[in-house]
Amino acid sequence: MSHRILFVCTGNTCRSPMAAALLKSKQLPDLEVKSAGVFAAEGSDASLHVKTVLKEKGIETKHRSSMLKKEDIDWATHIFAMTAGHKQLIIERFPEAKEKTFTLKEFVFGKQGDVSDPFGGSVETYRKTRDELEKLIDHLVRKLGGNQ
Ligand SMILES: N[C@@H](Cc1ccc(OP(=O)(O)O)cc1)C(=O)O
Repeated sequence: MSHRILFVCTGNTCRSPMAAALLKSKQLPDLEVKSAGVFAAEGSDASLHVKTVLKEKGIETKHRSSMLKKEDIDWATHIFAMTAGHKQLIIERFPEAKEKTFTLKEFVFGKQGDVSDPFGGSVETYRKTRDELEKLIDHLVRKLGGNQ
């Protein structure tokens, strides 16, 4: 079964692009990945520190931010929000997304928790977010694989 994964954060320049790049880098068959933000500008690049910490892992990022749209919701088989606040907003705006929207942590670990915002932090802050997301994505891949 193929999966279309949508990661959602606030500005779509830090957490969700990083999660999407980490998952894409696995180059899994039958898996498409996108990201969007609940309060995002259109067309911004990923933050400089995101590019730096992904490059440290050999991942080049080409990114243009975008606001979460109805077409993204319809496209996705799974929507992974970075925080419970994002999840709530998504479901408020798009009630039809309820059954397929989770926080990334609740889907992966079965318990609530947020991936906090590195926005404005040092490169070390971004590295911590990358490492946190990398673990989550590794578990996610295992979990989705089991569901295929
Ligand atoms: N969009 C907000 C800032 C913002 C940007 C990125 C951000 O991080 P993330 O992309 O991880 O949600 C959070 C907030 C602004 O223009 O000030």
